[in-house]
Amino acid sequence: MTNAPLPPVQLPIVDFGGGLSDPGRHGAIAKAIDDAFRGVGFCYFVNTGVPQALMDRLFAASKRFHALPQERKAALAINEFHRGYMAPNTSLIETSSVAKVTRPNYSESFMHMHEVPENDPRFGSPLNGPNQWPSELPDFRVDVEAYVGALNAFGVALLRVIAIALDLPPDALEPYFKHPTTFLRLLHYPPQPPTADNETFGSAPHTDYGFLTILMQDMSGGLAVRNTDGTWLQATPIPGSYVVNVGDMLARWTNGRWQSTPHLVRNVSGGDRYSCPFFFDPDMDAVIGALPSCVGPNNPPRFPPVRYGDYLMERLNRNYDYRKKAS
Ligand SMILES: O=C(O)CCC(=O)C(=O)O
Ligand SMILES: [Fe+2]
Repeated sequence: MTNAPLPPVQLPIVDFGGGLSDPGRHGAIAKAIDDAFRGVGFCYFVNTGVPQALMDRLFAASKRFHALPQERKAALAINEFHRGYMAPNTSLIETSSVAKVTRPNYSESFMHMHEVPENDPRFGSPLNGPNQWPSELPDFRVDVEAYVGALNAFGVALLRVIAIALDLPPDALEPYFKHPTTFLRLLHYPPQPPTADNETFGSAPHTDYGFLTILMQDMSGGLAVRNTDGTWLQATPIPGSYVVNVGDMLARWTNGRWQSTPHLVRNVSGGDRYSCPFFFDPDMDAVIGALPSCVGPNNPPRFPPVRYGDYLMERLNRNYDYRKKAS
């Protein structure tokens, strides 16, 4: 007989009670996060303090963007800096350790990354450049940048709680996030046609690359997460919430204490689905080796240290058509 905990019947909910301004509550939030990430690797964040108005404005901006004529979106085609528009049928997840993926994803998206202005010493190095903007939607940039500003601040504040959850000094992770690598992806999933083999996905089974994914989804449903017993658990939408998960880099950093869990999307709602994942990752130059609190005499480091930027480029070069042509 084993005493493995039963698989959860829904993703755990971590309640921030309005935000992270009171350090007296960080310990309890950290404990809830540690429990979730040791288990299924996913949870909801509720009452984060991120203003609902910014979340609503971002969804509206995404809908305005995706409603543009196809040629206007194509004019902003994703560039070498990984910023811009990705048309349907352009990302096949070849590095998926989860499934043999046979068809491109049934989705289109706009990618925003941390802005690197021309006078910044990082400008021009891999993934460090300007964003692309649709000139006919002036407020789009305003709404995206307001949202990214709020999520960056939330991500940085969260670092203290994540450090506490991992039994580290609260400021242990901040040095790795002096210039966080961030991706905001505005995804549109058209209603997908039924297929006989069930092998069409809005997003095929995969794990995320980085540190944390903080995802806002609409009410369509369709995101499913691999549960601890191997079945697929629906991440049923909760209004105003985030779905948050551990990426491969964080799983590796914790030496496997936390799980980078496979997940997928099938938009079978009959209508359009919109989601906005924000990927909050370390500096490109950060060297990620097993955290001291996650190794011990009976638990040696399982992975050699890696520079985050090198690791990321390898993943991107393999998974995106436009980079395969370039590289
Ligand atoms: O759209 C979603 O709900 C999930 C998207 C996702 O998993 C990703 O972009 O990595
Ligand atoms: Fe994902």
